[in-house]
Amino acid sequence: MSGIDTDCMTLSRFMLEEQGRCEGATGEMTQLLNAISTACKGISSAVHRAGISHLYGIAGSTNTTGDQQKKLDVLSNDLFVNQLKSCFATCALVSEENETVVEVEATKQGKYIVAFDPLDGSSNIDCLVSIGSVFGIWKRKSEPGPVAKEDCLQKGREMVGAGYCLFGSATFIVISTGCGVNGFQLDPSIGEFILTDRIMSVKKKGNIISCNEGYAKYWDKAITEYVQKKKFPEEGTPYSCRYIGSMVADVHRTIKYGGIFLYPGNSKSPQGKLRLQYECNPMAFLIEQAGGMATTGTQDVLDIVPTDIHERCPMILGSPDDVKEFLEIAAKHYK
Ligand SMILES: O=C(COP(=O)(O)O)[C@@H](O)[C@H](O)[C@H](O)COP(=O)(O)O
Ligand SMILES: [Mg+2]
Ligand SMILES: [Mg+2]
Ligand SMILES: [Mg+2]
Repeated sequence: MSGIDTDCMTLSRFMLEEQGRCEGATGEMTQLLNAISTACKGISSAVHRAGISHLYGIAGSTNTTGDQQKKLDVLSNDLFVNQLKSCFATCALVSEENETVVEVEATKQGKYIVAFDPLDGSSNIDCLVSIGSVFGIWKRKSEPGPVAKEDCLQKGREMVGAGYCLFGSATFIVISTGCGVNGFQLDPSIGEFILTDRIMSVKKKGNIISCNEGYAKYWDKAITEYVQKKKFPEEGTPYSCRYIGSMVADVHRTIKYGGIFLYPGNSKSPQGKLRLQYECNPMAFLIEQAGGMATTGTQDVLDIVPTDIHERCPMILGSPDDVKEFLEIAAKHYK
């Protein structure tokens, strides 16, 4: 009657229930996701009052992948790092905004490694278009003590969880710990993420293609042929084109509506632009959990063996039938 759900499934409650179902669970994953949820609430608040709080514009520094850092990139990174370092569940953090691995002090270490892009879609900040945060979670392989380089260079297949938070017309967090994908909308009136999308799944085939056609001049034959086929099909209706330019928002639309998102390599950037450990792997994990596929054109994104924490990789993901159709064309061109 009051419009208030007196028995709502918050993210914390959902995690505690999952923890209860999982034999041998220590609660560390719950602590970790609570820390991320707090960071995302802080970012959401900052994003929504950025103009008033003078948070638009550049911070005056450049990160290790060459991006000029915006004030919100720096603030979001501080929120992620500070929350995750103090949740007693992590031992090492990999961030787009930190050149080297951030090690957690010994007395506060837990077993997880988190790689994250604290703010994705930075170029869209100042014009109020949707942006996001994205993260992947691995378990350390080395014994307690200093974290080994290999701990932070595990394949996507070895992830134990991933998620993203979209700061769009509402704030929405999507999480998987390997048993499906669930979505939670932030209710600003109580400051809690509430389960709204239980077991999200991507359509078998969609009718939307999402890529930056401004790079068409530099595309290879496979991408050129595939995009042409979607725009000028021999039969049926052409696909709609949608490209926000914030990977988190483009992937979220792909999960919700189906279709295909492409950020391929091109002759100017052979590995594309997206970063493997904190952009591609988390999204590949989530899309597979939702019944979709994520490929570089020659292999599953999750099977890449990383050699550098900031390396880039081409990524084509989405509805399984759309990605398979792309792979048929790719097989003709990529030997
Ligand atoms: O890599 C991204 C940006 O990440 P960033 O803001 O640096 O975390 C993506 O969100 C891309 O910006 C986005 O896909 C658009 O890229 P372009 O089409 O402009 O190259
Ligand atoms: Mg950046
Ligand atoms: Mg990004
Ligand atoms: Mg970023």
